[in-house]
Amino acid sequence: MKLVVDENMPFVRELFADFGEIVALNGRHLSAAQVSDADVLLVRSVTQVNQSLLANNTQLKFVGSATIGTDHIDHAYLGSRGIPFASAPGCNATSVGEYVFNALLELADKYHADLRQKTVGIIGAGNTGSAVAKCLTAWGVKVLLCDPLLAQTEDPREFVTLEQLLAEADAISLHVPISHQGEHATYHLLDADKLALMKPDCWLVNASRGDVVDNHALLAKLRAQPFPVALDVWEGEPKPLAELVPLVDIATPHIAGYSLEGKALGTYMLYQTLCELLQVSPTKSLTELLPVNWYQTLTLNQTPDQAELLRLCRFIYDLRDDDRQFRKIHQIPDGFDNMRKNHRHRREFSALALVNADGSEVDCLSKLGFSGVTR
Ligand SMILES: NC(=O)C1=CN([C@@H]2O[C@H](COP(=O)(O)OP(=O)(O)OC[C@H]3O[C@@H](n4cnc5c(N)ncnc54)[C@H](O)[C@@H]3O)[C@@H](O)[C@H]2O)C=CC1
Ligand SMILES: O=C(O)C(=O)[C@H](O)COP(=O)(O)O
Repeated sequence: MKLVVDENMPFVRELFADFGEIVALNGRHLSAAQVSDADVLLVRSVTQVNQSLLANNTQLKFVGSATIGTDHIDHAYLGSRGIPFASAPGCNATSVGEYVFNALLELADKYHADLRQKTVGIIGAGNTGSAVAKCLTAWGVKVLLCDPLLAQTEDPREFVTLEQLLAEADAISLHVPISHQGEHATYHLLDADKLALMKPDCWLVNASRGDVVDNHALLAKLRAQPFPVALDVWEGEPKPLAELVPLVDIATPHIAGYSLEGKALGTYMLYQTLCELLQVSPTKSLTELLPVNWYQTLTLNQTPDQAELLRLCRFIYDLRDDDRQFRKIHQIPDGFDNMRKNHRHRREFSALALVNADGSEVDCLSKLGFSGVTR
């Protein structure tokens, strides 16, 4: 069997080598010729999987995307060809949740604000939105959720309308898939009119898809009156609107989901699906592949203050490093993709086992997901 895989997929050889020959290629530039004799195609979000990519292939048995979003997949085309498809729902949700929490802590630090005095509005309350809410709630921040689709279900959480969220939130984080049609389409969900409804100085974080926010409208608003913004995703990736970058406080190249755990789980979920499809029992485990946790002895107050929490978060992942690097490379040809490809995989909070020197457990840190170890 021949497996054509995105080269930016950790542990793919360890997990899939037993199935056959693995050919790892640049996913952004994958051509029809390169996949023409593939039996299995494993992609990430940068590969458009559609008729023009697959028309020459008559033997494809499975397409997998090691991502949460599937907007790069032509589902109707795969369906019409009867090619099984799987993605990896939720695989990097914790990573996105922790990225956004870190970003909000950085904004709070920069603007001398207390995050716990803010109301954070989360638009889209699925896996990634819930992961953000989990971190914020653990830290005692008030959260508003807007998700008109979940609001129509048995979901017991309380939901607000988009208009209410825009009117009340001091910070907004976006966690919707990109969609272009229907009552709840998210393309330019925040357009000039919606951006105008935000409270003055409301913070904005986007780690969903770039075109959920009209980037030209955002640029115009920032030029008229700067306000705190963190963007991980951009319209027109891999070429973000160059003028927008200097006006935002935190700028990164679509790496919110790039924890080692999140990326590895994406690959692993596809491994499980292929095993099921081929009716073989999985023989590999993810925990075997991941490196050991870090141990850190700390002396912490029972309730760390914001500065102490930020220090801890920066210890595991210092968002400012990615921000600094991004500003240097975003206008260089292939800079965006090369930074992603060479991204040093960060670990999630759970990889940091905290041994509190006074022997006590710090409740909010356990709730944030840090491994609490007491003596
Ligand atoms: N920056 C990054 O690295 C990453 C970005 N993403 C993006 O984040 C998106 C969301 O991921 P998940 O939370 O895991 O997906 P999910 O499917 O678990 O949740 C999305 C939620 O958005 C809601 N929604 C849809 N339209 C809406 C609207 N108009 N207003 C409010 N809510 C709406 C849905 O009802 C659903 O509950 C993905 O589709 C992907 O595009 C995901 C992972 C990493
Ligand atoms: O999972 C998703 O959805 C994402 O946005 C991915 O984390 C993005 O990473 P790549 O698939 O582009 O490597």
